[in-house]
Amino acid sequence: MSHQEPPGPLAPTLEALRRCTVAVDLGAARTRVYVRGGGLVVDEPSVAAVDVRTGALIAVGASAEHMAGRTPDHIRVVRPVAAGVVVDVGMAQRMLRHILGNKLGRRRLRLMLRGMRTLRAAVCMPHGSEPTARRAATETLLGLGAKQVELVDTLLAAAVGCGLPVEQPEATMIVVCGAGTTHVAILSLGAIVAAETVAVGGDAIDRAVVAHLRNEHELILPSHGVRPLHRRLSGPAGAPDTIEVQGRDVVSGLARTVAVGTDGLRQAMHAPLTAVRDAITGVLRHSPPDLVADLADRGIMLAGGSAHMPGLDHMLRHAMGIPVHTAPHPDTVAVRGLGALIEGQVRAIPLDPLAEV
Ligand SMILES: Nc1ncnc2c1ncn2[C@@H]1O[C@H](COP(=O)(O)OP(=O)(O)OP(=O)(O)O)[C@@H](O)[C@H]1O
Repeated sequence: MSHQEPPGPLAPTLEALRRCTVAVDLGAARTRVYVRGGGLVVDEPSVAAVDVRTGALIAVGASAEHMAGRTPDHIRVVRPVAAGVVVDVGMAQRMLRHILGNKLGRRRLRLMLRGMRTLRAAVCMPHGSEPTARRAATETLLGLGAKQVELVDTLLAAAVGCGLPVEQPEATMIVVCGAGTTHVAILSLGAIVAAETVAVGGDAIDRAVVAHLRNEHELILPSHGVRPLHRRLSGPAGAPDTIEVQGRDVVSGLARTVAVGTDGLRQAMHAPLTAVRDAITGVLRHSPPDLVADLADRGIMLAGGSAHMPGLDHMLRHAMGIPVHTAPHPDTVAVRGLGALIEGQVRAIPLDPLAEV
């Protein structure tokens, strides 16, 4: 394996990023890979299915995710990334290698990995991540053959991916709501001025929905049953007051269909989000007044997969009293921002000292 100095702060130079060939976002829910000149080539669930008797990999990505909850005893479905941190380096490498192989074809993957020995990889890291987490991400890519790994703060990458003018001397605020965590930041002049992270994301919201159905309707929802509910709740205004939900009766275990109130469901989904609202308030409180004033007009940019959640933008707008915009394709902004950085599409931040006159 190649060696690299222990990871430093999450702020490599633009020059170092322009030397990277791939940009990787290893999320708890999904793995995304952008290849320079090739765009976003991978957007797959961060999931692997393993035969525990032999250790063999059975499936990765979407097909492994589809097996969750449906496997015999000897197949285990695992997630090597939790809250944006690689918790099983070996498994993350195997998963990534197979997902890339499936997408690019074995020959192109071999050529790319050979190229990586002389080139570099850029990887998103959650804001405030520990050195051990940075090391795990670095080792994952070094183990795949990269010569050098550049770590970039997810918040900065996501802000670039949203097209925010991060290099300007004015505030931009971004909320990245992922699967396990939500990161909130105010940026100005290419740097993070204030930021907070809360351990609440789409998974906590899904758990709140499952708990609501169990407690209020004695219904057990299968794991793949939450997403269709999100979709049905995101219908146009004037949607019905109740929706029919199919699940299993808590007592009898038999299939049952229940009419569930949409207001109750929305309330259950919003309860975990009070932590997100508090994090936004905290970041605003710790930022200079001039920057906070900039945000009154510009508002907040909402990104991350959970930005798709129906009503989230409305709830935040209502709670904060400032505009809230959802980024186009909010789930892929971080990797596309990292892609823009490795493609050299981001201008240098003009902070060089002025010549004396
Ligand atoms: N259409 C949708 N409606 C509601 N929630 C959604 C939708 N699409 C994705 N999500 C939620 O978004 C979350 C995944 O977001 P994202 O892809 O940003 O996560 P990640 O980057 O892998 O996670 P993390 O940042 O926590 O490591 C999941 O919890 C998922 O349920």
